[in-house]
Amino acid sequence: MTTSHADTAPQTQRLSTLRALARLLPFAKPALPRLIGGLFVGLAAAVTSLLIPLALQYVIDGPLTSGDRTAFLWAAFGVLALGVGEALFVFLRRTLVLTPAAAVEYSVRQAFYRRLQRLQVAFHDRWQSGQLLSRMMQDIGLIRRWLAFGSILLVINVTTLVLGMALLFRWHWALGVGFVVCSIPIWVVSYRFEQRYGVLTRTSQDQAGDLATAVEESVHGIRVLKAFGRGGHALGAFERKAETLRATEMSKAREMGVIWFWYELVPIMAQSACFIIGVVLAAQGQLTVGELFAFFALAAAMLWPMGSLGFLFSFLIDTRTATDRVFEVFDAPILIEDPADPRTIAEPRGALAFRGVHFRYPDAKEPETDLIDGLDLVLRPGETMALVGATGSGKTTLTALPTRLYDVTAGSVEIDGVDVRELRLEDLRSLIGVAFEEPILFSASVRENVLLGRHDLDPGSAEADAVLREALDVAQAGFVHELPDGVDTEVGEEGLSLSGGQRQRLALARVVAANPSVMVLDDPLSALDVDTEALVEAALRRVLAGTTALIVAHRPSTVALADRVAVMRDGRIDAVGTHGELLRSSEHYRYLISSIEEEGRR
Ligand SMILES: Nc1ncnc2c1ncn2[C@@H]1O[C@H](COP(=O)(O)OP(=O)(O)OP(=O)(O)O)[C@@H](O)[C@H]1O
Repeated sequence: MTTSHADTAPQTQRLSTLRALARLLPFAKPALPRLIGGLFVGLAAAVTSLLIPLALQYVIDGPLTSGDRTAFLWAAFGVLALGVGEALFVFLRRTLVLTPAAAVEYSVRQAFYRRLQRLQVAFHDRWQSGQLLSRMMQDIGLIRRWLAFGSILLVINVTTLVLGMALLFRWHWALGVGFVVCSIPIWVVSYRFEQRYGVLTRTSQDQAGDLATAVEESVHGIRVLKAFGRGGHALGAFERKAETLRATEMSKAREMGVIWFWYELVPIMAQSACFIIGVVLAAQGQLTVGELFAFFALAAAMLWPMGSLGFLFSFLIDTRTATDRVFEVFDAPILIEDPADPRTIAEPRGALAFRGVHFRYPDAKEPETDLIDGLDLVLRPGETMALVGATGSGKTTLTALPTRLYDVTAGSVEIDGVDVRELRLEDLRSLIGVAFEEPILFSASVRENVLLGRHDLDPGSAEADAVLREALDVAQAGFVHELPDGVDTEVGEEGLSLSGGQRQRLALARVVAANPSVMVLDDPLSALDVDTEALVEAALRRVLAGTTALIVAHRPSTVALADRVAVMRDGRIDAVGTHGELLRSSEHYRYLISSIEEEGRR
C-alpha cells in the first residue's frame, strides 16, 4: 500500500538554495561550457545595453552641442550598432543554452529512471506512482527551464542592476544613494517571500503528485469504477484533490502578485526619485544635459531587469523545490544490491533452501510477530513443491524472497548452498524465474514479452524462435498465432487487450522461456479453464521434471503437479509431505484441501 507524499519525503536537513541547486552540477557538467558561454554572451548583451545610455551621453554632450554633423552621424550609427549588437548577443545566448539544457534534462531523467529500477520493491511499495511520475516529468522539466533561462537571466539581470547602479554613482553619488534607498523595500519583501513561497511551492508540487496518482489509479481501475457505478465518487475525490491544489496555487499566485507588485512599484519609485534628484542636479549644473538624458535611458534599460527579479526569484524557489523532490529519490538508499565480493554457481543444480527465515514488511506495526517467523524448507534439485496455506498466511511474500525482491530480516535463502545475498542480482535472477499471481504484460509484442528474461538471445535468431515456440507450447498459448500479427502483435496497455487466462499463459511462457534452474510460480493456473489447465499441467510436468519448482497452489489440480506439499501456517512450515501423507497426518492440510475443493466446486 502506498502512502502520501508526507510520509515518503525523507526528513533531510534543509540545504541553502545554492547548495541544493549545486547538487545538479554533476549532471550539468557536460553542458557547462555552453551554459557558461551563454552566460557570457548574455552578459555581453547586458553590457551593450548599458553602453547605449553612455553613447547617448557622448552624442548629446559632444557632437550635438558642438554642431559637428559628421561626428553626430558616426555617433548615431554607433548607437544603432550597439542596439543591433545587443539583439545578436541575445539571439546567440538563446542558441547556446537551449540544447545543453535539454541534454541536462535528458541525463537527469535517465539517472532518475535508472535509480527507480535499482531501488528495491519496498521503496516502490511506499511511494505513490503519481509522485514519482510528477518528479520525473514536471520537476525535471522545470529544472531544464531554469538552466536554460532562469539561472542565466538571474545572473545577467542582477549584474545589469549592479553595473547600472555603479553608473548612477559615477554620474553622481546622490543618484546612486537615491536608487539604493528606494530599493530597500524589495530586500525586505523578498526575504519574507522566500520563507512563505518556499513552503507553498513544496506543498503544491507534492499535491500535483497526489493528483497524478489519483488520475493514474482511476484510469487503471476504470473498469471497476464503471462496473460499480463509482465514476461520480472518483470524480468527487479527484475534484477535492484538484481543489486543494487549486487553493495552494491561488495562495502561490497571491504571494507572487504581492512580490511582483513590489518589483514593479519599487523600480518606478526609484526612477521617480532619481528623476527628481537628476533634474535638481542638472538645474544646479552638477549634471550635464547629456548625463541627465543618459540617466533617463539607463533608468529605462534597468526597468526590465528590476521588474523581472520577482518572477526569477519565484522561479528559483520553484526549481529549488523541484531539485529537492528529485534528489529525495536519488537519496533513497538502495538496500538490495550486488555483494561486494560476489560468488558464482558454476553448475547450478537448483537446490533451494529457506533456513530459519524471518521476514516482516518495513511498514509492519512493531509489536506484531514476523509474518514469516523462523521458516525452514528445503527443495531438492528437480523437485516440485506445492505451497499451501490460508489466505494471508504469507505464501506470496515467501515467493518474493529467493529473487531478493525483499531481503529476509533474519535467516537465509540459499540456492545450491550459496546465500542468495552472495550472488550478483543478475546471476541470481537468471537462476530463478518467477511468475506472479497478477500477470503483467508490457506494451510490446508477444515475442518481446515472452523472451523478456532471455537477453542472451538475439531476438531474430532461430534459437530465439525455437525457445519462443517451446515456451508458448508448454503454456498452451497457441492462441497468439490467431492474433492479427501472430507473435509480433503488440499486447499490454498500449496494445491488444488479452483475457486474464491468456495473460497468465504468456506470463507462464515467460518463465519457461527463461529456462531457470528454479521456478517460483505464484498460483500460475488460477485463471485457466479446466481443460486448458489440464493441458498446461501435462506440458508443465515435462518442463518441471528437470527444474526445481516452488508453486503456490490454491487448487487441488495444482497440488497434483507437485512431488511434495509444504503447509504454511503462522509464518512457518507446519508440515511437509506428499499429498497422501499429509491427508493422513495433517489436520490443517485436510482443512485447507477441503476448503480449496469446496471453493473449486462453487
Ligand atoms: N507490500 C506489502 N507491504 C506490507 N504488507 C504486505 C505487503 N504485501 C503483503 N502484505 C501483507 O502480508 C500478509 C501476507 O500477504 P501474502 O500476499 O504474502 O499472503 P498470501 O498467503 O499469498 O495470501 P493469498 O493466498 O490471499 O494470496 C498480508 O497480511 C498482507 O496484508
